[in-house]
Amino acid sequence: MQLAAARRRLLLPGAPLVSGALAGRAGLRSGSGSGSGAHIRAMSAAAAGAAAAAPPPLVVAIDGPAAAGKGTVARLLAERLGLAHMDTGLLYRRVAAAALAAGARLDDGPALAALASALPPLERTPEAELRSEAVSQAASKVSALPPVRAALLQAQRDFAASPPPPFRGTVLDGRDVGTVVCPAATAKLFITASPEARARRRLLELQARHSEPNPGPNAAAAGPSGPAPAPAPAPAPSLEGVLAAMRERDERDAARAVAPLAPAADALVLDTTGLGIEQALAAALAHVRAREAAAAAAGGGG
Ligand SMILES: Nc1ncnc2c1ncn2[C@@H]1O[C@H](COP(=O)(O)OP(=O)(O)OP(=O)(O)O)[C@@H](O)[C@H]1O
Ligand SMILES: Nc1ccn([C@H]2C[C@H](O)[C@@H](COP(=O)(O)O)O2)c(=O)n1
Repeated sequence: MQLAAARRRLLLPGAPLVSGALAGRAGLRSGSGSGSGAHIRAMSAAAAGAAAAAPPPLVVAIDGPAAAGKGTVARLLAERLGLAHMDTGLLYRRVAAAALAAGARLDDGPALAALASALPPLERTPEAELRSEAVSQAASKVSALPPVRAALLQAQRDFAASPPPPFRGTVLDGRDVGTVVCPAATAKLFITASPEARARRRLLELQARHSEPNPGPNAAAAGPSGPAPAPAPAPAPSLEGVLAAMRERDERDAARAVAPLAPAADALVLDTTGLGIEQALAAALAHVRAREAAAAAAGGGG
């Protein structure tokens, strides 16, 4: 898919990781100014008039448990519909990675909220590191702390309310997008699948990563007696291990007191256990298009 190849990631204020099919072409990159305000303040009166007449941005909220396919469907929806995408889980993963790197306690809400408000530039943490099992579990723990959630909330809402140009709307995926972050989203989906199906999908992903060729000794790490030895390979993941880790995370995410994992009352629950990616995407697209049409008919635009 051409747009898939054109996928770009960009950093916006508040350091959310977002991507959009058109981001590269639009030259969108890194947060100058305040994403929620800078470009609006700079508008001419004519542009402000046009903006006032423009329909509100389309917002698609996708929630669900780990490895259900939220990110996959969110990215494809964004490409098909010309929307910007934010993977809100990466926000919590970045806080967790920073906490682990700093040796911080994972239950110290105020200290972790301070970390969340001052995340280092995204480029400094490779995405593979953010997706490690240690970071996944730590993200689930830090995300249960109300101060951490509060520190990350506004950036997500700003992104949904003011999609970066030229996007007409946004797709956000996570655990509480439809219930807390964007309760008035145009379309909501709760994407799920059986724990076994999700574990099998995650295992395939991990096995593919595991079998990637080792980059080999890093020249930069070479000492006087030659290159540093390659690190010992990580143990191969097992289905039982993946399933157990995933259940642990899902249970913690669903049991927490603040913004727990749960479908919004008005979300379409899409069980993808027996669906391939294209089938899941087709069902999601049909729902979003129907909700968008209903919103337009009701005079609410997006
Ligand atoms: N319907 C599907 N059928 C088969 N594989 C799928 C399907 N949807 C997603 N996958 C695969 O499952 C894996 C997990 O998908 P994805 O990363 O989109 O899940 P997620 O819900 O965003 O997970 P997390 O919350 O842990 O980030 C990926 O390797 C993806 O390619
Ligand atoms: N909106 C969100 C998104 C994510 N989290 C937490 C809970 C998850 O276990 C963790 C990692 O998310 P993932 O990358 O797997 O989507 O982050 C949350 O609480 N709220």
